[in-house]
Formats: sequence, C-alpha cells, structure tokens
Amino acid sequence: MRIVGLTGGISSGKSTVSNLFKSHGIPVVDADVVARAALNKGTGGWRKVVAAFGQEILLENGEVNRPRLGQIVFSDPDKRQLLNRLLAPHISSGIFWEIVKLWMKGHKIIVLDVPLLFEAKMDKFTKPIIVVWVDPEIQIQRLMARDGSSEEDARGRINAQMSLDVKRSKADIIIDNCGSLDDLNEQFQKVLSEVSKPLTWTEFWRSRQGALTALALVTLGVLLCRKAFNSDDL
Ligand SMILES: CC(C)(COP(=O)(O)OP(=O)(O)OC[C@H]1O[C@@H](n2cnc3c(N)ncnc32)[C@H](O)[C@@H]1O)[C@@H](O)C(=O)NCCC(=O)NCCS
Ligand SMILES: Nc1ncnc2c1ncn2[C@@H]1O[C@H](COP(=O)(O)OP(=O)(O)OP(=O)(O)O)[C@@H](O)[C@H]1O
Repeated sequence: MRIVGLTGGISSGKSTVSNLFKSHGIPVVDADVVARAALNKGTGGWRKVVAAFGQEILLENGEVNRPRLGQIVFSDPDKRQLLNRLLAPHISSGIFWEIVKLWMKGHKIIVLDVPLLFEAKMDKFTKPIIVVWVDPEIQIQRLMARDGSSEEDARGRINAQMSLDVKRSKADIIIDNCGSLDDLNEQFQKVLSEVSKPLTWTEFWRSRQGALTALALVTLGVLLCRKAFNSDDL
C-alpha cells in the first residue's frame, strides 16, 4: 500500500488538493476530521481536555467551544503543547484505524492529509511527501478571508506551525499554490501521475492484495510439502 503524505501550513491549500485526490477516486484520511472526532463530547480526548483546561472551554451543550480553545492554544505555546500531548494518542489511533479500514477495502494508494505531519513525526510512514507551499502573505490573506479572522489571530495560527519553507525543504514533491486554482489543477495533474505510478514491491507486499498473495503462496507451499512427504511415505 502506498501512503502518500500531504501537508503544508494552515490555509496553504491542503483541503483543496485533498478534494482533487478524492475526485480522482483516491481516498484521503484527513487528520483535522480525526482530531475533531477526538474532541467530541464524552470521548476520552474530551474528558482529558476538559480536566486540563476547565469547564470554561465548553459550550452550554457540553461540546468544546473550538474558537475559544483555539484562542487559548494559538496564543500560548505551553498550552498548545499540552493540548497536543493530550490529543496525540487519540489522533494517532484514529488515523491508524482509518488506514486499516482503507487497507481492508483493498485500496492500494491513499493520501494522509496531516497539517502537522513533520511535527508529529508521521512523515516516516508516508512516501512520497507532498508539501503545499504558499507565500506567507497570500497565506494570511486566504486564512483571514476563509475564517473571517483578524490579522493577529491569523498570524498566531501561522506562527504556531513549522515554517512552510522548512516543510518545503523536506518535501519529495512541492505544489506551489500562489497562483490561481487553474494553476493548482495543472500542477496536480503531474502530481497525480507521479503518485499513481505502479507500486514498488515493498508497497505491493504491504497492500491487501500483497498480503493475500503471500497467504496464497504460503498455503500452496504447505500443500506441496505435505504432498511431497505423503509421496515419500508411499
Ligand atoms: C485548537 C482547536 C480546537 C481549534 O479548532 P478550530 O476548529 O478553530 O480549527 P481546526 O481544528 O479546523 O484547525 C485548523 C488548522 O489549524 C492548524 N492546527 C490545528 N491544531 C494545531 C496545533 N495543535 N498546532 C499547530 N497548528 C494546528 C491546522 O493547520 C489545522 O488545519 C483544534 O485545532 C484542535 O483541537 N487542535 C489540536 C489537535 C491537532 O493537533 N489538530 C491537527 C491535526 S494533526
Ligand atoms: N489557488 C487558490 N486560489 C485562490 N484561493 C485558494 C487557492 N487554493 C486555496 N484557496 C482558498 O484558500 C483557503 C484555504 O485553502 P484550504 O482550505 O484548502 O487550506 P488548508 O491547507 O486545507 O487549510 P487548513 O490547514 O486550515 O485546513 C480556502 O478558502 C480555499 O478556497
């Protein structure tokens, strides 16, 4: 199985690229979606976060007030680290089970969309790694336009992440998303053909088809050995 890593900065265009993959039939595991589920009311993640941050981060219905928690953690690195530490095991196991489900369905190529792929050291499980890069000023403009946030808020969120230039230096494939959506789509077509290349042998043996082939080969080997022993007995 090929697990393609997709990362970048906040609002650099990862979801836009993810949607392109999905529209070409390649499933995407979205870490933001998994992270949201890990904070749902009543879950283990929710309990730990409420115990650490207090009732004031809750809405009246008991769900986490996400903008409120965001304001707290994106302006205080210690609190952000605390939140990351509390949620990391829930996010990793959520991502793991999403991958297992896609493996069981027989998908050979999947995309892991993880904003903190390098920070969380998940990059070692993915190949190739695609970084969606964008110029910092365009990133701020798009972030403020999308979330209706202030410049201070947007800068706080961007500064909470590893710099996009550092991420770019760690990439196998770079998508430069400073241009129009048409430009992005044009680059995506090249990325798609790169990512859709035939699996390597290692990737093949990690796929469900590879595992079934290995099982069939072992079974055949056992049957042939038994037959050989039986003929010796005769
Ligand atoms: C603080 C929270 C509640 C704010 O929620 P909100 O709905 O406002 O933002 P959302 O979850 O949609 O995240 C938007 C973007 O912020 C960035 N971001 C989120 N968490 C972090 C973090 N801990 N450090 C740096 N950047 C982060 C990501 O680029 C993400 O795509 C939420 O982001 C959260 O629970 N974060 C911790 C979990 C986490 O690490 N998520 C990232 C998945 S790898
Ligand atoms: N090439 C582009 N031209 C114009 N707008 C774009 C382009 N690419 C993305 N956008 C817009 O920029 C915003 C951020 O893009 P997107 O949501 O894909 O980023 P993201 O990296 O997934 O963000 P997050 O980390 O917050 O999940 C969106 O409003 C999106 O529509």
